[in-house]
Amino acid sequence: MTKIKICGLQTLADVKKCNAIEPDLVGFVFAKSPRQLNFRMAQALRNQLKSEIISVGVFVNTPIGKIQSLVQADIISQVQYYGKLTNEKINDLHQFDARVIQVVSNESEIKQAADAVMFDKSRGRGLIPDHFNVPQTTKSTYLSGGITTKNVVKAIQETHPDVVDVSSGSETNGEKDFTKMQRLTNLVHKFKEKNNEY
Ligand SMILES: O=C(O)c1ccccc1NCC(=O)[C@H](O)[C@H](O)COP(=O)(O)O
Repeated sequence: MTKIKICGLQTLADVKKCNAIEPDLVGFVFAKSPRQLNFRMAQALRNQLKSEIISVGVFVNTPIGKIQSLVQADIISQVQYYGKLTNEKINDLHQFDARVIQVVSNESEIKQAADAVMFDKSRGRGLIPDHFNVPQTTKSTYLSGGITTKNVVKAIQETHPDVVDVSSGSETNGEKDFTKMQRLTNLVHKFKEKNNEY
């Protein structure tokens, strides 16, 4: 079954919405962004989030040591990393049981140690690509960039990702929108992979 990650949670109200809707994963942004969280804010959100929902930290060229403290405190268990990544850095994160999602521009950049891979030029800006695309790899794939309630089914049909990642498409006027989050989650969870149909 394709899973859904709702990215860019900022408030306890966002967490409450996710607890009710139950997306598979949520994203906490630690990169420079209007959605940026610090350690303390993210810890408060994680403490209120249902334990079965996986939390992913989003980073751009962040030193691994800074990420480790968030993993060790159980605030995040997956790391979505934009920027230069080496197998050594990934293995450092593996030592703390973190799963690493490498964001790449093309398949030649994929590191052998990465657990999952995604293309993402959007970085939370709702940018719809010319065509939906996931890296061609045997690793787990995340699809992201401009996904909305209107295009999510078509995007899954075209790319068969393991996870669909949505941020702007789950918001109205920059705030998480319960109805959009619920519709997106239902559309993803009800998609029938076997017959490629909804
Ligand atoms: O969300 C951000 O503000 C952000 C900032 C810097 C790097 C990445 C960021 N978000 C990453 C995500 O996982 C988003 O879900 C992904 O880019 C899709 O965004 P959208 O097109 O808005 O759905």
